[in-house]
Amino acid sequence: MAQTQSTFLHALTRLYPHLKPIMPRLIMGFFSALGASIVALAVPQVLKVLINDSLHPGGPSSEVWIAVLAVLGLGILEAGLIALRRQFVISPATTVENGLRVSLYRHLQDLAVDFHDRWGSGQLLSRAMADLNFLRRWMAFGAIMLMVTTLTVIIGVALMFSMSWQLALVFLAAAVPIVATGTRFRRNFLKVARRSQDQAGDLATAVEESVHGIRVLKAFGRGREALESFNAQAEELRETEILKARQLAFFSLISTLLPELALGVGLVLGIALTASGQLSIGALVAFFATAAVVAGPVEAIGMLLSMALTAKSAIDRHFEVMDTPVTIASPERPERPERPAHLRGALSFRNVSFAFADELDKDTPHFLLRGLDLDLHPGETMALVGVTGSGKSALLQLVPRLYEVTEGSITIDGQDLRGFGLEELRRIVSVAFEDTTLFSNSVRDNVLLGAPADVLADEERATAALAEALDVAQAHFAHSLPDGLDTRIGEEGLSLSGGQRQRIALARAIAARPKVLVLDDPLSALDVATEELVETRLREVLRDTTTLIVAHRPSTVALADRVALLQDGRIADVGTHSELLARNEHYRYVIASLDTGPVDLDSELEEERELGNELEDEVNA
Ligand SMILES: Nc1ncnc2c1ncn2[C@@H]1O[C@H](COP(=O)(O)OP(=O)(O)OP(=O)(O)O)[C@@H](O)[C@H]1O
Repeated sequence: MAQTQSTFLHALTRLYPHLKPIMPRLIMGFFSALGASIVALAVPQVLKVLINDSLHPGGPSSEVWIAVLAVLGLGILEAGLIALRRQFVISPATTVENGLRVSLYRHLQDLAVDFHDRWGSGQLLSRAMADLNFLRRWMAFGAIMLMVTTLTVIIGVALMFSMSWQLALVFLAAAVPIVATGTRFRRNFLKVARRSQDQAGDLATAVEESVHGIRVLKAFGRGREALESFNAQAEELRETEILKARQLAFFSLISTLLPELALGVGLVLGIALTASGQLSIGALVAFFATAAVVAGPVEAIGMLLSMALTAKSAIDRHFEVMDTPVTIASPERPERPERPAHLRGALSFRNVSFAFADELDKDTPHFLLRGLDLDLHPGETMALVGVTGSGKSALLQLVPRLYEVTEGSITIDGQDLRGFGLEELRRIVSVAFEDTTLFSNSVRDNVLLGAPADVLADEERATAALAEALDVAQAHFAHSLPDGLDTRIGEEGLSLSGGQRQRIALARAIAARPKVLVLDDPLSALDVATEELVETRLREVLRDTTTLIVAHRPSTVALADRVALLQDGRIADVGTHSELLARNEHYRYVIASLDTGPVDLDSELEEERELGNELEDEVNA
């Protein structure tokens, strides 16, 4: 995961396009907050006039009442301005938060699968939720208050100088160590804030993984170990949070203590100045009342600075994802097939090589596929077999461009996949994986997820397509679910069995009415008889669909028109099941292994070869 280091200004510049539409309201919010602070600073000035001009024996009592009313009026005005600030900024801040969240989600959808292979889901979750939530609070409160606070301090200090430069110098002297500590605090806190956000992301990933894998953890009795590892991670985060709190506490101590000390020293000096007649009592009272108003913002500056630094780190984390380039995208001018409905579905792989992105970063990358050639005729069903880890799933995912070929090309009816618009391509090619993902939605919505827009627009056609897809996938059970096809399934819904989930996922692929169907062993949880039923119905309904299916069972292989054998990154042989059985030794071993479950094929192959040699020797002898 790349870490972005930027200056605060740079981070704000990145955020600016999102802030631009709400800038007028933010500015109004800023002026409301500034107005409230100025009003607070005006109260001591009223007190000064009151004490100097009216509060003496025989002084005019009417002026006292005017001053009291003025202080009351200023108090009400301050409260009103504070409420106005909230009114101005809360709604636009939530608009920005929402906009950032939606753009992040959109970008995550566009990013290639290899990005998601590398990033923990918790990291993305914490960026989308906690970071943006914090940013909203910072925009609505922290950012404005930091500016207002700074201005209040500047105006307050200027007023203090106008009243007594000697006393003001005492306060200015106290500011020097505050600024020095603040600079160090800024540097250190930024690092710890970033660490804490990253650790929170890792912790979210750990929660997500253990929730998903709860059955495995329970079944293997690894709950305690999982808890210990989680505890260690949580403890790390706790320690970082404590470090953050300590750094903030130290800076807050300095920024609270020094103004108080300055107040003490200033009081002694002020009394001396008043006694010597260099300062009026009214000015002395007004000076300290102003100092008290200024002390508030100075004390809050630690908290506001820590908010700003955390927000900067959140902006960096947001743009780390947003700056990740979309490597698999539609071409600028997609070559639309003249009549997409009339595509024949001839799928060809030409000299295809493929290595995963992390391999390509290495000096000597390992290529999973190396110069692979394969041709599927329109409407044909081809099974793909090969030993575990030979790259069958990777090969399949190249067809809808979930991964991109490193070299060579894949074509449909002679047209390179990269020439199609991505949406168009994924309408033409439909997929179903062994490891099914269902969304927290009704059966209907899950199945019709990829259905063509014209079908979805017509209620009757959509219902017919849904019924047909469920029928082909032998998913009739869906009709008897508690709410029929409206039953919510997926993570938050009704739990389905592995075979039921697979059939819904297969129905989803069928309802998309693809020209090319790639199936990564999606029938593995089905019994052989049901698998045969599905295959037969698939052939009837998707007569013109070219199907490439990864097979892990001899029964799946037997149902295909032809079989392709993947070996050492190439297609080593193509033919019917019986042809390959008859002529290809490696194929026989792969098929044997499919029957008996996972075995060490290489050593078996070697043993078989030795056995063959021995037999041959015996015959020759
Ligand atoms: N995202 C990834 N990054 C790097 N390597 C990967 C990634 N995904 C898979 N691999 C590796 O690529 C190899 C091929 O994986 P693939 O899933 O394509 O094999 P397969 O032939 O489908 O295996 P199986 O029959 O067990 O499903 C494996 O060694 C796997 O560890």
